[in-house]
Amino acid sequence: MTDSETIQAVLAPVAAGRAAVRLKDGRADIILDVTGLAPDTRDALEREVRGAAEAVAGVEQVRIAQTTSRPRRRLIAVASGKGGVGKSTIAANLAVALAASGRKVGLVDADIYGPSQPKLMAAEGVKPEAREKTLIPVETRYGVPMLSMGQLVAPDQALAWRGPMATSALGQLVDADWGDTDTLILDLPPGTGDVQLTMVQKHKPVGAIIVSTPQDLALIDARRAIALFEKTGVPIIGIVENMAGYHCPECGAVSDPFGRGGAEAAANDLGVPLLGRVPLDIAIREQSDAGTPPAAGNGDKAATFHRIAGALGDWLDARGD
Ligand SMILES: Nc1ncnc2c1ncn2[C@@H]1O[C@H](COP(=O)(O)OP(=O)(O)OP(=O)(O)O)[C@@H](O)[C@H]1O
Repeated sequence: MTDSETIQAVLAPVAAGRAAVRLKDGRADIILDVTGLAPDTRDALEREVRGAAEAVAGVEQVRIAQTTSRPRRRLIAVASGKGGVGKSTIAANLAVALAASGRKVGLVDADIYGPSQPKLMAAEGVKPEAREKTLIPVETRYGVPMLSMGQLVAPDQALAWRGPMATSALGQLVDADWGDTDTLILDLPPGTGDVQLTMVQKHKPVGAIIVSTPQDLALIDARRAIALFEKTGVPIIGIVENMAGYHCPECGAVSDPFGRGGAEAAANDLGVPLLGRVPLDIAIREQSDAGTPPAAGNGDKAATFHRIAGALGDWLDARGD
């Protein structure tokens, strides 16, 4: 006599323990836990489970419901007090370096003023698909799935958005089907206005990285960015000083046209860690423009980003989740 336990035992090897079955009056009701599986894999698994269940003697009808338990996914904001300091470049390279260290990382480009992640990650022109209104992140060749505001709206459309509109658009990106991704690097729009504030309040990153250049002015802006996160109760993981020192491609020497030590001093003053310094290096711009993030390569530049990602990884580990 076929009962729930018999059919459960038949399905166990097929569904790798993901199926829970109840059999009553010839009808098998199956709950299939598809947490962490890609959409295609989910459907393939459902087909296999259905086939196996239908083959059991005494089963006349099979009903399958897919469920997912929502994994805890944390957001790390990458922010800057003003535009053009290399925030998107740092965000992309940190995501790539963190993924290379074995973490499940995704990239969310919330920069409505100049979404540049599709270009930086060599995914320009690729539109994300949706499944029952849930977006499916675009795979990139660097092991970091990505979604960008630039994939949702035409470039000139989002510019006039106020905070609430930008925040709800960001919701679509954050609540996408990220599978088993547990850490999302969030490239925020530059600046410290209403748009950034509402995004941070609504989506509550677990921590923030502030990108700044060595110039005093940028540091004043960086202070504003730090203040924004403090106001919203989001811990500052640290500052990344970008374009710190000029790396001469001809002679290899590093000089400091904007002076040295500004970020260290500011970080000390503010009591936040300096996570690292990235030199102004034409190769970083060229590789970024070409969609090959330096962190995906070898050598000095990759090592710089891997060190900063290591500091971020330590911070995440110290949080204990
Ligand atoms: N360390 C670096 N060395 C050389 N070029 C860099 C470096 N960091 C960034 N850049 C270049 O500077 C320009 C601005 O960088 P990016 O777009 O990352 O800045 P951003 O702060 O995200 O700007 P915005 O948010 O205003 O669009 C890009 O052309 C980028 O390739």
